[in-house]
Amino acid sequence: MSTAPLAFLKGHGTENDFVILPDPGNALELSPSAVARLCDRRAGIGGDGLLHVVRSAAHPEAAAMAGEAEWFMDYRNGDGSVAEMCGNGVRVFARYLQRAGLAAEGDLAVATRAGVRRVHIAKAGPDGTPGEITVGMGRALLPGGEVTVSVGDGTRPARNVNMGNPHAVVFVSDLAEAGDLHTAPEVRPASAYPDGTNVEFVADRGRRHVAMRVHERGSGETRSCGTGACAVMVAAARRDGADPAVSGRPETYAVDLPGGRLTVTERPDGEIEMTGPAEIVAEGTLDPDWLAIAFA
Ligand SMILES: N[C@@H](CCC[C@H](N)C(=O)O)C(=O)O
Repeated sequence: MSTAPLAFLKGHGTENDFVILPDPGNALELSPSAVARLCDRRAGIGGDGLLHVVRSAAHPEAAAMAGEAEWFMDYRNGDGSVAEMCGNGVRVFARYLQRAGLAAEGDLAVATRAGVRRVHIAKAGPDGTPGEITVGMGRALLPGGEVTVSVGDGTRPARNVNMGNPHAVVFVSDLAEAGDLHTAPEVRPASAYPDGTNVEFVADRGRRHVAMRVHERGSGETRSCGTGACAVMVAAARRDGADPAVSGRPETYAVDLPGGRLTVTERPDGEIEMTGPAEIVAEGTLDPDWLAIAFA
């Protein structure tokens, strides 16, 4: 492992924050412990997760998508585990590519472990405010079967929704019912989620308008989760009797999270689009001595 200075950036989407490591040729050996150290908020840079920016052609998990998407988002959770997809992460990833001159406003494709995602970077405002970013998140899978989530002394029914990654969506009358979320809620049966799950708590705010909190697999409670917002939108729509595949009309929900608002639309063909902000806040280099220990 080289100990030459390594460039990093820091970014966030609705306060779901990420360490960004540009590594076009996939030269870094990113062990789970190295990722966890980088994401550590006291001893590292700090982030809910890490976006490893690699050319698809250079990564064995993405080479087959290289013809469609030049760049692969190799996403890792803050504890170093690998996840299939990160909705806020894709927007921040696209913003990084734009800032680095590797993508322009308009359309681009990003390879992820859940497949290729189509991204649209809207034009900046007249004052230079960066345009919001829309991601085609694919279709939700609703595996069915009874699932429950327990927090504190309460157990509630949940909806199993898969957005490329797993989610358990629980409707509550008050988001405080989720408790402190310092530990992962207990989800049953465990067999419904062989690789663990993200858990969302949802409360109504108005017509086609909900608010949520999330406990993310591999990161703990975060201030936003893009795939979670999409899972929540679909669960809320079905609960509300709204199914674009039946009505032939798209449905749009505003989803408020502690870190901001995401807008989620489901189309009659089942495709889901999520729109929100994405910002790069810092860039720098990692200290070579620290790096030698972190990557040892
Ligand atoms: N914050 C992300 C989701 C990141 C992955 C998740 N923790 C998992 O393990 O599935 C998002 O914005 O979607």
